[in-house]
Amino acid sequence: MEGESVVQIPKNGGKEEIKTQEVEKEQEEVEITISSGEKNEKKDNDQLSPRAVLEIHISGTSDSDNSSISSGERSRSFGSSPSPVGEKPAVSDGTDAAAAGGGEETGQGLRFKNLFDQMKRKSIRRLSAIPLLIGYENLLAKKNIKRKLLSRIRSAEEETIDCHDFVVPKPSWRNFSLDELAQATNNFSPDNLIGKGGHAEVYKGHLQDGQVVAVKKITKKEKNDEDRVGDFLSELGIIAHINNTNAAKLIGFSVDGGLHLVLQYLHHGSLSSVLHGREECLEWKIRYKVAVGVAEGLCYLHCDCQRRIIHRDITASNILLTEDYEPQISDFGLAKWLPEKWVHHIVSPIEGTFGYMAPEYFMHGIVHEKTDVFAFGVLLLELITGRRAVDSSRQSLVMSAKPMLEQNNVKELADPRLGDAYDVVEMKRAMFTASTCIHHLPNMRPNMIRAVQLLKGENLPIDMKQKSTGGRALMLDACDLEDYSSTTYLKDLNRHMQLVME
Ligand SMILES: Nc1ncnc2c1ncn2[C@@H]1O[C@H](COP(=O)(O)OP(=O)(O)OP(=O)(O)O)[C@@H](O)[C@H]1O
Repeated sequence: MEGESVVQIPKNGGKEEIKTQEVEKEQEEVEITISSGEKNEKKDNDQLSPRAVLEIHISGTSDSDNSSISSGERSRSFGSSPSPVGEKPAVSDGTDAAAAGGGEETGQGLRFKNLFDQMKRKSIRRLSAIPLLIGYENLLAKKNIKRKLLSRIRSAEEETIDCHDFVVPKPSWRNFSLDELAQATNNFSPDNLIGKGGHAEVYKGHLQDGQVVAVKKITKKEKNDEDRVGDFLSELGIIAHINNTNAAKLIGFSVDGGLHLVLQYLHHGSLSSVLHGREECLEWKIRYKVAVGVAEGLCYLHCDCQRRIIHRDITASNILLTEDYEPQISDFGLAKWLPEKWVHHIVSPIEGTFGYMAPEYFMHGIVHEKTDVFAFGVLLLELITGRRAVDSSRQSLVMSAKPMLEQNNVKELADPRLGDAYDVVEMKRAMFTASTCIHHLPNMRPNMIRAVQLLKGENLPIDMKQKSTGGRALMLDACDLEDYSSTTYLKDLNRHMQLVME
């Protein structure tokens, strides 16, 4: 992680209730996954682990599949105010639309459901051919699933899923041997090391077929084997599940002599290194493209993905850039499924990157899609100002940018290295979007669908239109009346900062 402090703040000295429940459910989830070839999978899949979803995703769909959130359903959600934390989300969060989509069983929906039902049997069998856990037999034995899993691995040999005249190709990702990865990375040579995070080393590699890849070798030492495998499977499950231009692309994995993810290599590396680590100034056109791409990627994760995902660690280091500066959201090590029926998780320990964490998260461990929205707001501020989320004097960008956002002071806020070389309208839109995303109250933040609109200047609210003609302050005044005032928030932020920096 470049220039950022990753914190892990244990709360109440250990794991909290929901986390504990998840751990207790693990055995049950694995059992459900393995046995689902014979019977329909668990009805309420809201609590499925990423491991289980990795499998079911490949099987096509599920009873409460929400992949049918269409743009039509989306448009219903615009403009309505999001619900407070802890309540069932309003339509604006896309959740109701998801539920509605999942419930429809007419016409084409029913045809696809039948088709997928047929596919499930074969694909789940095929899926269990993934020898993901072979290197971890002892661990599996503990869970009493080894025998079932291995027998499924042996019995599965189909290359494609044949559903009458409809053939689904096997997943594009594959299992690599350690030899293949060692060859590709010149024996994990330091010369091939392209990045190092808190949990992994990333090496550039060339596969035999000429493909250039990034091999992420999990190095996290502080956890026990079981936790490390669990975390690895979670990350693998999520990356295998996603499929979007603006999110990381999985090429394969390896559990041979360590845990490895093989990902598409991204030429420019992280946004952090491009924005903060280079002499030359990143031009505004690219910054704006990155902002829109990340917003669309998050929109996909929160709303359009078969199962909704919260990333939990959106930072400039975790946004990677392709050769033509198309951003990809990467590092799903902390990501969580956002179940349809839950609005938020309460997690412990609180993990994330300081400077990007929303107040309700660092104060109470509350995680929901608006925590990502907050982090996206901070990322926007980084693109606007060219400053880091936390500077060398430990000043948070949110705190330093707020007065300028409130005064709509474009000249003061914009990166001085840009000079006048930016589109004022785009800059103002980015400022407005950032100011709403970093609101201290989660229900005052837009969802990502709305954030994309704000950035692109679609369906702008009246106060934003006033802004672009030099009107009054950007920030929403409504919160002055709220119990949790802006001042309290800044105090909390300060307290949090002291805690972390001590
Ligand atoms: N696909 C890729 N292509 C090019 N560079 C990459 C790729 N994946 C990762 N990197 C580089 O490696 C760095 C670390 O990767 P990553 O963030 O996935 O590791 P991590 O240990 O999980 O990080 P964290 O400390 O956030 O948990 C990135 O910031 C980036 O510079």
